[in-house]
Amino acid sequence: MDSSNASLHHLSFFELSTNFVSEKFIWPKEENHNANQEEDLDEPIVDLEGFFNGEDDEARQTAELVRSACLSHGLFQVINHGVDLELIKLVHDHVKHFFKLPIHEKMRVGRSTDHSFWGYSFAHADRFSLKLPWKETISCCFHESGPDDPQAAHVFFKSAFGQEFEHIGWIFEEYCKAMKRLSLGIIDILGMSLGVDESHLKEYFQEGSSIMRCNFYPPCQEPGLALGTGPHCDPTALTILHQDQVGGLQVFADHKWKSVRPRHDALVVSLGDTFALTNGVYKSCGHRAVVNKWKERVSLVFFLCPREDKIIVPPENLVSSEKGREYPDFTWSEFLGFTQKHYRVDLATLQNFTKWLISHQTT
Ligand SMILES: C=C1C[C@]23C[C@H]1CC[C@H]2[C@]1(C)CCC[C@@](C)(C(=O)O)[C@H]1[C@@H]3C(=O)O
Ligand SMILES: O=C(O)CCC(=O)C(=O)O
Ligand SMILES: [Fe+2]
Repeated sequence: MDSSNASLHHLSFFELSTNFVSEKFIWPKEENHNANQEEDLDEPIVDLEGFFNGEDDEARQTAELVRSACLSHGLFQVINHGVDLELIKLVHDHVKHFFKLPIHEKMRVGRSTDHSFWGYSFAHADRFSLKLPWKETISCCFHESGPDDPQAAHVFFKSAFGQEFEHIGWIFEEYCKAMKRLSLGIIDILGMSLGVDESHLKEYFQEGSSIMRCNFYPPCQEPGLALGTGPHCDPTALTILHQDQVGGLQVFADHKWKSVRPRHDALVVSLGDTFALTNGVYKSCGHRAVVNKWKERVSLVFFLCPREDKIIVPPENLVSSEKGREYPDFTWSEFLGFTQKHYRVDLATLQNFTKWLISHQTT
């Protein structure tokens, strides 16, 4: 990282660590209004036990609950998901240890240029100059790989932070494997809920790299001015998030921001833009993360991505003759590149991407 970026990081770090909220961290009222919204999203928790036990009636009821949430705001919480709660706690503990390191230690792995999702970021101060998110992040890519894959998380952590950090990488890999397994189960449920042949959806996700992102939100003196993560829809396909008990995730539902109540045993599932696979039948989830004055907050976010080169085409039964296709053909590789090179992700990324794509398509 060049010195100007490093000094910017240090400056931003100073502001973030002393809770001084400079104008760089202030969000316009229309994006952070009701940041201290108390109203909770009042939704049934989806219990996956019956589905995983192969009980058909339970599976159908589960698919119905999921359908209702996806037609409305694109988010639901699941319990009995099969991910070891001790593993989730272990990841939280190691992530918290990492973020407590001195800034110069963490900055040893600033965002790399060739792997845009590798590495540590401070408030994205290296990418944006305004509306900086009040958070630090560490991210890495995940794909089922062999033990010595150079892109494996344990290799990344060891080479970036030294031998003593290799174990964090192994733990991230275990966590991501569990997340990938759960994601594919949820894709099956989504297929059932849409009346779509599950193999059509699954073939997008069986291979392909996913993204693991850990967010650390320090306390903030002015939680009504700053935002941990601004309003957005994840451009990826499916997101599985575990938040600690502090609370801060909000979803845009029934035309207002509602808090997603934390449950230590639940995982939050939300649809992303690339689930455009449903041709607009299901909603890409609008959400944001607010901060508070008193407690730091951590969220672990697994983003399921389709195979990069596979053209995103909705199943025929979701393309009606009168409505036709909602979106042009695109690949995840094109969409990802758009979010990293041309457009800052927000609530309208997909709409802007399709306009950009059409205007850049050679006839
Ligand atoms: C493809 C991606 C871009 C982001 C990481 C993944 C999925 C979520 C995106 C993001 C988290 C949405 C909010 C804004 C963002 C800039 C961030 O706060 O990190 C987004 C990520 C990114 O562009 O790095
Ligand atoms: O931290 C949260 O609760 C939300 C984070 C988020 O939306 C993201 O990282 O995409
Ligand atoms: Fe998100």
